[in-house]
Amino acid sequence: MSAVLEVSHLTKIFKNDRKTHEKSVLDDISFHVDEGEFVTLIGPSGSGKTTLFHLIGGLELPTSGDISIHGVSTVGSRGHIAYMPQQASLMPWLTIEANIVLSLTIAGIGQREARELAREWLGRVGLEGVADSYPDVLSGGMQQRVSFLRALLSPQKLMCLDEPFSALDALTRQHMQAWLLSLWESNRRSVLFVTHSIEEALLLSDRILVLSAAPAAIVREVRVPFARPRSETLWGDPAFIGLKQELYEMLRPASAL
Ligand SMILES: Nc1ncnc2c1ncn2[C@@H]1O[C@H](COP(=O)(O)OP(=O)(O)OP(=O)(O)O)[C@@H](O)[C@H]1O
Repeated sequence: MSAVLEVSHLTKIFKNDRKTHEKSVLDDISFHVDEGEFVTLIGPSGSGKTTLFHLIGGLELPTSGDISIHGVSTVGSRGHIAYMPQQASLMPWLTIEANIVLSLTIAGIGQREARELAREWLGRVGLEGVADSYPDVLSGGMQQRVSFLRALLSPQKLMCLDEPFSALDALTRQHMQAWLLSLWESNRRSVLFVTHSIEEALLLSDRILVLSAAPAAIVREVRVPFARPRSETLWGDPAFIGLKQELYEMLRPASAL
């Protein structure tokens, strides 16, 4: 399998304007995401996950290290990933369909193809009824479905999903996990996912990378052994419960031990 994303020895130190104070956030991070693989980063709050996404998305420069997508270094360069943020951030003045079309055309897809793709996929996921609605009439869960579709249909090979369900209530979150799981299992895009939820990571991922508190280092890689297609029934599986406990112990702050 070839790597879609390769992150090598990435370090990030933030300095204030006068360079009198520095904060080390990422410490020698190396990992890869293979073609069609679902990899999740999990770590304590403030461990640098969003910073890592900013570096991969080219919004920030690393202090040292390299990032390459399909073997080409993309450090400091934008437009190479499809990104789904914590909040759907849809344009309120555009219809749902126009929101999807806009992001696809920005990514280089022609207007007509973008419109066809948007219509087809809104239908496939049962959202055809809201194609001509504006985002404010949609629930949080529906907005996140649209946001996910926007990323899924973008032509970039790597999808980066930054805690996409964190703002949803528990029940909607579970529905969204099941929805994403079935959609992803039939489309197999390369995904780098960030979550605080151990269950979510175990349900969705092929591999989980556990980050330490800042400055973040990868302290453990867990291969998730469950066969696909998966479903929420996994939650009661003794192997699932065992792994969940193991991850919980790894993520427990030292002060709580
Ligand atoms: N531009 C910046 N200048 C200085 N420090 C920063 C900057 N951006 C982030 N940080 C610091 O880097 C650390 C990591 O932040 P980051 O948002 O990447 O963590 P996170 O793991 O995504 O957090 P959370 O899980 O709470 O969303 C924090 O201590 C934050 O204050």
